[in-house]
Amino acid sequence: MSINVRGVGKRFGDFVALSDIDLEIPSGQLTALLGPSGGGKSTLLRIIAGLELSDVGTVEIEGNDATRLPAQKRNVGFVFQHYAAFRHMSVADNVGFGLKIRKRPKREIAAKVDELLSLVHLSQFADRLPSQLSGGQRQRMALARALAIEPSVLLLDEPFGALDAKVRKELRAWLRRLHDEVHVTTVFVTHDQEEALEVADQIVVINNGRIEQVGTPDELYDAPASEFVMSFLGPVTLLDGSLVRPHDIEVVTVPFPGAHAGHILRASRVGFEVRLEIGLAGDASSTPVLVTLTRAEATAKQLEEGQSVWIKAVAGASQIATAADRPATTAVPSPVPS
Ligand SMILES: Nc1ncnc2c1ncn2[C@@H]1O[C@H](COP(=O)(O)OP(=O)(O)OP(=O)(O)O)[C@@H](O)[C@H]1O
Repeated sequence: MSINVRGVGKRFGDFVALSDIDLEIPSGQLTALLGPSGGGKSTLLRIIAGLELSDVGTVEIEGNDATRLPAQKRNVGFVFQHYAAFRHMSVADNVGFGLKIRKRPKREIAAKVDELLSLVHLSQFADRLPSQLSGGQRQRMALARALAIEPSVLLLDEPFGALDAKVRKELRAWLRRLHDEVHVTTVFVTHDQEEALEVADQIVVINNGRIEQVGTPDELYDAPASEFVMSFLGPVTLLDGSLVRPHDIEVVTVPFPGAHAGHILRASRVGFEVRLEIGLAGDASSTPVLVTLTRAEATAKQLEEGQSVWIKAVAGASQIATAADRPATTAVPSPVPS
């Protein structure tokens, strides 16, 4: 294990930001800390980095007790959402800064900076100032700078959070490729479930200062341990007292065994998807069941608003029985990331 967090707790005054955190972060993997705003992700990352001290518990990095070690002695690289570059220094000097203050020979620094700029595809911008880079390029420069000291652990706090959706997507794919090349143990904070599902080897879901679940993207998606995890990782709807994913519900236009009768209240097209809201027969007061299918499926079945349909969760769908005091059929929206 590269990072071992045991029994970590942190309060800010009366507020419990983290409690009872036990976590093992494997070497060489890309681990996402995922959860809603205020859940404690950044606090945990900062405790691993040594930028914050825990009240209780221990942090081990590469087998060494780092609990009381100052940040600069932990051999970690750190990148924040808003990267503070040295504005008067060139991109190359920014990347080499960590090596310069460690008094490494000039030739070694120059070679390392060249190698890193090529790794993050910024070689042609070596002599520019950070203000002459785009937001995405600046974050890549920040990553190169963090990697320059050859950290044993790379910690990223919403590294692409301030960028627009398209650039975020590109950088996400790029981060995955970069990680596959350098294999440095990386922990990154995100509140975006798609980002975590797409990029991470392991996801740690954090909510209200506690770990809800740890697993691979598939494990979390297919076997969520709680209603919270299931609804945080993607849209859900209630059917038969269980949370189900809207794409795991089958819709047909003739009755079939075990299916609920209803009718299509609303059909909306969103990109390649068609989203249906289905009102169940004899249950006019309840919230509609949400169902998503591809446009091709909806067209083939000639599904239209007002039509009678029968619905049932497909075999093998992940489902979580909900608390009995909930109404039988409720559409539960996915939490909106902050
Ligand atoms: N220095 C501090 N003083 C007081 N409260 C703090 C401090 N740092 C964090 N908190 C509180 O601790 C809680 C957890 O904060 P943290 O930044 O770890 O959450 P997060 O999951 O990273 O959320 P976000 O995605 O919004 O950054 C929040 O309620 C925050 O207000």
